[in-house]
Amino acid sequence: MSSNNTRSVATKRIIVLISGSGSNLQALIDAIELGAINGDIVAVISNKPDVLGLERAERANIPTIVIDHRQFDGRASFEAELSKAINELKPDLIALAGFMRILNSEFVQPYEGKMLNIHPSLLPKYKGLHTHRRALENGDKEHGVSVHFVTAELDGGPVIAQRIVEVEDSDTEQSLQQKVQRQEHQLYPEVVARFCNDRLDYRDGKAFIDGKPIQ
Ligand SMILES: Nc1nc2c(c(=O)[nH]1)N[C@@H](CN(C=O)c1ccc(C(=O)N[C@@H](CCC(=O)O)C(=O)O)cc1)CN2
Ligand SMILES: NCC(=O)N[C@@H]1O[C@H](COP(=O)([O-])[O-])[C@@H](O)[C@H]1O
Repeated sequence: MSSNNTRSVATKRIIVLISGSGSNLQALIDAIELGAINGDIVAVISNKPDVLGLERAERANIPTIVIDHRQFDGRASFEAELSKAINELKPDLIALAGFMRILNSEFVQPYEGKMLNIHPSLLPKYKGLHTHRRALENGDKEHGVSVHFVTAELDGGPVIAQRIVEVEDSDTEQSLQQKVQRQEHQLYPEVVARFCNDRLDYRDGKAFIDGKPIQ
């Protein structure tokens, strides 16, 4: 215990999984650079080659790994390779950031409580894909983003935090995505920072902040 009784928390090892642009990865890189997250991104893993997210990682001198799901004869063999790469790196946290593959329960189970996802909707609304289009088609006046623990149920894990954006009549899928992503780039670093300071817990399928259940 240090002299002033403040508990020092070891720097967390973070792996970020991506599939594309990596703007949420960039937000995490920037937050770490600013000292806002007690963590190091030890690797970025992409299931697609030649995506901008890999360039972002290389620019930040973060090791990159491509495990192309199209090179495997099924989800299970892809995930076996993915878990081998993850386990060799011994992460404290696995952050899905625009990672676009549905993961089997056998893959997810060992990582429950240390795997987060950012999803572009106000869960439990609009699990899955094309969330902005669905919100517009339904005439929603509010939309937003959720960060949740990952479980076997697609986008069904306990929600940790959300941000709301107002939907305007003039909004298109693109303008709505831009509004939501502006919130994503603030919210994900905030949640990852809480995880890395041991403020976030996951017990019996529920999420806790500072020991209190997140409703
Ligand atoms: N078991 C879980 N796997 C994943 C979760 C989760 O919560 N539990 N979150 C998703 C992320 N996600 C939305 O936030 C998401 C990603 C991908 C898909 C999807 O339908 N993927 C298709 C392929 C789509 C494509 O390649 O463009 C598929 O895997 O067949 C839905 C939701 C990550 N995984
Ligand atoms: N269902 C998963 C999903 O749709 N995730 C969304 O993909 C985008 C990835 O952007 P990025 O690669 O620039 O971070 C983000 O908006 C994220 O919420």
